[in-house]
Order: sequence, then C-alpha cells, then structure tokens
Amino acid sequence: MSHTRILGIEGTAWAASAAVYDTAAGIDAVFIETDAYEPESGGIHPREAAEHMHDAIPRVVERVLEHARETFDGPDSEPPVDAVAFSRGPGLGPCLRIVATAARALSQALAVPLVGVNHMVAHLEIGRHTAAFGSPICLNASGANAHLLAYRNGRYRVLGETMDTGVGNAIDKFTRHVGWSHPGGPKVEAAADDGEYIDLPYVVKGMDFSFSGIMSAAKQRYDDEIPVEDVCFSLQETIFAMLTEVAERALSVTGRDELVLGGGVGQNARLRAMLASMCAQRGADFHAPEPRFLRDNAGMIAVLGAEMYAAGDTLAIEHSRVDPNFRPDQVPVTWREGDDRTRADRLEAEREIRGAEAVVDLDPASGRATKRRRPKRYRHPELDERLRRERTTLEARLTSLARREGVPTPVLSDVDPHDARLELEYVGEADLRDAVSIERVRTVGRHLATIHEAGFVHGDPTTRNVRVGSGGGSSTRSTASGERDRTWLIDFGLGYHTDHVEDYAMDLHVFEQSLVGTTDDPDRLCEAVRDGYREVGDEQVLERLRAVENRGRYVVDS
Ligand SMILES: C[C@@H](O)[C@H](NC(=O)OP(=O)(O)OC[C@H]1O[C@@H](n2cnc3c(N)ncnc32)[C@H](O)[C@@H]1O)C(=O)O
Ligand SMILES: [Fe+2]
Repeated sequence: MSHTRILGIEGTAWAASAAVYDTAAGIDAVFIETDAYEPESGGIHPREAAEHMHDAIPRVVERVLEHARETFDGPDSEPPVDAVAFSRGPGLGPCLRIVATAARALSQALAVPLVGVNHMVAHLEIGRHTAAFGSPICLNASGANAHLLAYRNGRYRVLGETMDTGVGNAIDKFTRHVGWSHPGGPKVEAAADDGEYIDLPYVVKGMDFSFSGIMSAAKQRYDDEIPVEDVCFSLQETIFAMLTEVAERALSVTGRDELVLGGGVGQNARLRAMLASMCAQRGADFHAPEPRFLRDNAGMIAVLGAEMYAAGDTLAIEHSRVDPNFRPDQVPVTWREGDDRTRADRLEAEREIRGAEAVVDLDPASGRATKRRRPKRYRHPELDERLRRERTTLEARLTSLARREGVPTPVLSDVDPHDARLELEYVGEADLRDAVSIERVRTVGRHLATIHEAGFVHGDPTTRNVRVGSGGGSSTRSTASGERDRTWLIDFGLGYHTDHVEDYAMDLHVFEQSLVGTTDDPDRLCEAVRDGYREVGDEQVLERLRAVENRGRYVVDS
C-alpha cells in the first residue's frame, strides 16, 4: 500500500472540524473544513458547544467527504478513504461523544477501520511531522492545557505542566474580566502592541508553572486602572517568558536540540518570537507549524491518524469510548520506532558547560568555576534583570544554607548579584542524568528531605542539578579517602523559603518528573527517592506527593 487517505474529525471544545489527508499529496494539501463555535457571552458553555457540534459536525464531514470522492481515483466500488480518525479526548464529554458517534457511523457506512487519536499528541505530532524533526521537545500551548513533552521508550513523557489552568484559559479569563468576547488570546495580542511593561508574578517550579497568581494580579491591575494595553503587554511578556524558560530547561535537562510548538496559543507571534530567540541563543532548532495546524483542526487528527493506521493501531467499535481526561502520557506510541540518543554527552565534554540559564566556565587548574546568568534575549529587559539578580542572590544564600544542614553543595567564594555572577567550587565528575543509580537517587531523596526540614526548597531538582562522583573541589579532597562517592545538589536559583507541605511535595515531584524524562526505569528510581526521603523527612509530604500526582489537571475550563 503506497499511500493512504484518512478522514479526520475534531470536536473537543470549540472547533467542529473535518479533514482529509492523502499521504501521497503531503501536508500542504490537507483539506480542512472547520466551523467554529463562538459563545455570545462569557467562555465556552459545554451545552452550547455540544449543540454546535451536533449541528456542525455532520456538515463539515459531508463537505470533506465530497472532496474525498472528487479527488479519489480508485474504482467507485471502493471507499474514498482508508480509515476514519477522531479525537477521543481530552475535551468536553458531550462534544466528544457527538464526534465519536459520527466517526463510528462513518466507519461502518464506509466499511473502513476507526482510529482513536489523542488530541494533545496530535497537537505536537503535526509539528514534528512538518519540521521533520527526530526527537524534539514539544511545548503544547493550548486553551485547556500547557505542558512539555518528550518521547522516551514508547511514550510521550510529561516533563512539566501547568499546576492550575491551561495557558489559553488563563488569558481568556482575564479578557472575560475586561469584558472582551471569547476567545481572548488574539485580543490580548492586538492590545499588547501599544503596551508598556509592568511587573507581574512569575512562577516556575522546575519545569512546572502556575498561572493563578499572575491572573489575579492582572485583574487587580486592571481594576486599579492601569491601562489595559500595559496589562496585556506584560501578561504576554511574563506568561510567555515562563513557557520559554521551562522549554529551555527541558532542552537542557534532556540534552535535546529541537523544539516544536503546538496548540492554539502557538498562533501568538510574541510567543513564537521568544521561543525562536531562545533556541537561536542556545543553538537549537525551533519549529512552529502554520496557524491552521496550531489551533484546533481536524488536519492534525488525520495526519496522526494516518501514522497510527499504518502501524495497525486501529480501534474496534466496542473499545472506542471517549475519554474527557485522556492524558498524552497514557498513549502507547505505536507509530515511532526505537529510542532517541541525544548529543548530551558531546555537550558535557565541552569546557563551557551550557545549562538552561547560566554559563559555567571551568578552570581545571584551580577546580573553580565562574557561573554567569547571561541575559536572555527573549525576555523583556526589566524582567530579565529582575530574575537574574534575584536568582543569583538566592542561589548564593540557599547553597550555603544547604551545606550548613549537611547536604553537599559547592563552596562559594564570590557573589556579584549586579553582574549575576558567582564564583564557586566545581564539584563532581558527572551529572546524575548520565550516572543514575538507585543509591544515588535515594541520597537525593534524603538531601531534599533535609533541606525541607530546614524550611526551604531547591525549586529545580532535576537530574542535571545533581552532581555525582568522587572528584571535585576542596570539600571532597579534605576527606580522608578522597575517593568516596558523593552526591551534590547544585543550582539553587529557583529555591525559596517555605513551610508549605505542598511546596515540598512539588519539589519531590519535579525531581521525579526529571527521572521520568531522562531515565529508562523511572518507577524503581522514584521508589528509591521516596525511600530516601522517608529516612529523614515527613511522611505527610509523601502523602501530598501522591495527591499531586493523581491530580487530574486536564479539565476543560468553561
Ligand atoms: C482539549 C482541547 O479542546 C483544547 N483545545 C483548545 O483549547 O483549542 P486551541 O485551538 O488549541 O486553543 C485555543 C486557545 O488559543 C488561544 N489563542 C488563539 N489565538 C491566540 C493568540 N493570537 N494569542 C494568544 N492566545 C491565542 C485562545 O484564546 C484559546 O484560549 C486543548 O488543546 O487544550
Ligand atoms: Fe487544542
């Protein structure tokens, strides 16, 4: 079979959409018909959205089917497409059920197989496809979601995600407050043109992030009569800088050098410019598909549907139930082969070691290093200044505090917050990422418990922020053996003082997520982290960690 033709149907929330994709004709030739639901007031009402799907889905399906028949060169006795693919979730239950019913009926009428597609995976696969990237980091910036994904061992792993609402929903809530019609994203983008910068809360935790603080602050600024264009401008500068920062951290942690963008918010030019600038600055490749493939559309469903169909990944009708909370990491990835090696090792060997946000220059003779937080061109200069200064000061303070509690950390010899520069001892022989063991991650569990007991969090405990080995600076050499295997925590720049169990649990969660993203056997390793934590820390934190991990974050907001 040299080429296949797939009919895709999308209808998770606002877009009633159908498409035909012919693998021989290519992506540019994908034929898409979309009928958008536009609420008269407020946000998306689930019932109205379902009524829209009910009316519009048959219409768009009929139109693309006509197109499929017209462009089909096979005999009349054969169906004009080889399979019907549909969005199974995540999304609004009533909408999903209408789409699934239409898809089942069509697959039976045409006597072709059914393919059930995860909407979030479709948002990112379309970009990987058009960019022809091998194994990119994927940033999904859509209405109801915001997350970072990377493929590893048969699954898309969630490296980081929003701790509250999706990014589009966050923006739409602000515009609702201001009285603008749905969707708000394009209106914020237009208003931002005339805006000036004001400070808003900036919240990232490792590769996770949260929008609730910034959204209430933005509403408050508007109520305080700050010009709405200034609030819009600063919302974009802050929210997109957060997304760009976590995307860069994901590239750094995994050692990958390709980034793709997906989701409706990806249509925003400022977000794309920031991501492009970040990637250019670190020498990574960036790709965003054209807007018609970023916002919800059935083209992306048909394209991923074709790959799943080619892999034999079809669905019997009796197994075709929809899933409103369908997570991307639940999807067995049947259409990709092999695992992906990275260029991390090459980078590691370079003398200038490039983390996500700082450059470290090593002087091998003295065993000391200079760490500079370089300006990020993607960030607004005022925000950039603020973050680099704050983080340099915090890193210095918490690094020393941790060592006082008995956790190995580099010894600092100089701090210059104004210049965002630290002089510190160079420790360890390797990043934990490249030298993982059960024993070492258990030690990290103990270290995290120790600092939590002392009232602060690391903020970004990834496998790249842990150094291991016997080599290193003065603190190791002064031990009698000098050979002892040690585990250092470094890079406390995202840390802060807190006595909230939730913050401690998040700290652990960030570490576990980085194990999931960078190792092959995360379950046993995560178990060991918790064992280590339990030896020193509070059982309550481990209980909260379970709650954090079970939290269904993908709820379509209305
Ligand atoms: C589950 C599914 O239904 C959901 N889809 C979804 O939310 O539609 P999507 O097309 O991916 O994204 C819509 C969001 O994208 C925002 N948006 C559209 N254009 C924008 C722009 N120029 N700037 C910022 N946001 C924009 C809208 O405000 C809206 O919040 C999802 O993918 O999370
Ligand atoms: Fe979407």
